[in-house]
Amino acid sequence: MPGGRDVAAVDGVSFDLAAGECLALVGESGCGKSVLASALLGLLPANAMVRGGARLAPDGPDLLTADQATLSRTVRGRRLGLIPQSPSAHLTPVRTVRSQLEETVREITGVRRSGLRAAGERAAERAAFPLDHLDRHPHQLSGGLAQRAATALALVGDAPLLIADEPTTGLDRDLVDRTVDELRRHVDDGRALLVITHDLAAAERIADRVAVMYAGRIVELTGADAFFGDPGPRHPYAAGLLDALPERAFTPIPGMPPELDALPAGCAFAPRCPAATEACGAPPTPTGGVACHHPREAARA
Ligand SMILES: Nc1ncnc2c1ncn2[C@@H]1O[C@H](COP(=O)(O)OP(=O)(O)OP(=O)(O)O)[C@@H](O)[C@H]1O
Ligand code: NI
Repeated sequence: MPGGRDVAAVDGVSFDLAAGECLALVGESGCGKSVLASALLGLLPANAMVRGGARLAPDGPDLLTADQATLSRTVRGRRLGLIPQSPSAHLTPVRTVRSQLEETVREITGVRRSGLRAAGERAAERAAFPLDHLDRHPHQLSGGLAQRAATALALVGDAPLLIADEPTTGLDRDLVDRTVDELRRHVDDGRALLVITHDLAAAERIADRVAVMYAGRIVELTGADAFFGDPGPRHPYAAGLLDALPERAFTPIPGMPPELDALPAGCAFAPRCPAATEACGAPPTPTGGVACHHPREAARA
C-alpha cells in the first residue's frame, strides 16, 4: 500500500479442488479474488508477502515458494493455465494473435511447422475467436475479442488446472454461454477449473461448488446445488449476494465492504449484516463450510 502499510488482501483461505471439478469463486469487487489467483500463479508483485502452501499434486512443488524458472518452464501454461482478468495486458502488443497462438501451440504441444497454421486456427475456434481477425494486433481488438484471444491461448495446454479470472467480461450473452460451455468441457474431460466471476448466472451454469469471498476470506464454501437451490446459502453475505440479483429479490446489500487496512476486529461483515449480534465482535471460526456466528438454517423451505 502507499505509505508502506501492509494489508492482508487474502487471509486464512483454504480449499481443495479435484480433477473433473469446477469451483466458482465469487464476491464483490476488491474482496481478493484476483490476488488469490495471482498468488497461485506466482504473479504477485515482488514486495508481496505470502504464507502457506498450494500444490497441484501431493508430490508437486509448492506453487507459493517455487522459483520463477520452475514456474515458467514446467507449471504455467502446461499444468496451470490462466485466463487473466485483463487480457489486453497479457497479450504481446507487437505481435498478431495468430503468431502468439502458433507460438504457444508449438511450445506446449510440439506441433511441427507444417501443422502450425491449422493447429492455431483450431485453438482460436475453441474460444470462438473469428479466424478473419487472427492477423490483427491486440490493440486492434475490442475488449470481448481480446478476452477470446486470451481464452484461446489459455486453452492450448489443456492444463490439469485452469484458473479463469472473469472469463466472460465484455462478452454478449450468447458468447458468455459458449465460453462457459467450452470451460465446462475442460472440466468434463477430467480437468479442474477455478473460475472467478461476478456473474452468478455463469457460476450457476458451470460450477460444482461455490466459494464466497468477503474482505479477503472465504466465508462460505458449499455445493452449487445447495447454494443456488435448496437450502440456499447459509452465510448472510452469500444470501445477500443472491438476493441482489435482478432475477431474485433485486435488493442490494446495504453499505460497502470495509477497507482492508481497517477491518473490524470480529466478523468483517457484521457492520452490514442484518442478523449481527454481540457474538459477531469476535472472528467466526469456519464450521461446516460457513464462517458465521449465526448461519441461516434451511430457511427457504
Ligand atoms: N499490489 C497491491 N498493493 C496494494 N493493494 C493491492 C494490490 N493488489 C491488490 N490490492 C488490493 O487487494 C484487494 C483485492 O484486490 P483483488 O484485485 O484481488 O480484488 P477482486 O476480488 O479480484 O476484485 P474485482 O472483482 O474487482 O476483480 C483490493 O482492495 C486491492 O486494492
Ligand atoms: Ni479481480
